[in-house]
Amino acid sequence: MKIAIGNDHRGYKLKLKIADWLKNNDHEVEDFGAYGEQSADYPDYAMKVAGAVARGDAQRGILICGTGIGMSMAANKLPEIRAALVYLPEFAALTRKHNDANVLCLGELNGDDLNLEVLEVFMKTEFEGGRHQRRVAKISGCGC
Ligand SMILES: O=C(CO)[C@H](O)[C@H](O)[C@H](O)COP(=O)(O)O
Repeated sequence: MKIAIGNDHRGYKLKLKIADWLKNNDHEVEDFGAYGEQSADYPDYAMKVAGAVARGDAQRGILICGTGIGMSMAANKLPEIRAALVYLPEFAALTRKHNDANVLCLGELNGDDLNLEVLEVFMKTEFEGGRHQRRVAKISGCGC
């Protein structure tokens, strides 16, 4: 799968570990930055990654900032994006099975080990479809 990844200054070190995990698990990675720990604005990177997923240039996106909260707020501005902020592996499974989340937002404050567990579950869990398909369709078609 092709995966777009992005981060701000707080997420840079974890992004490197995430990119390694993805490559070691046969995924193609496109890194949209930031490329260091100098102060960076998370919405800039959220939009680059969300845009790549929305256009179909990448199948999924991963965004990392201090909390993951700002990244998820920004990425979800695009109607094609279902970005999920996830701190626990159990919720990574549920947001794939039920929401067909196409962007995973992580907070580096959650710790590397837990974030890598979340990543693995997110990447390995399929959407269940069925009743969830109807609900997911209503997210982007709500007309509000
Ligand atoms: O978590 C974040 C946004 O939701 C960011 O990564 C930052 O941690 C947060 O905005 C704090 O910014 P700072 O410039 O690192 O103090």
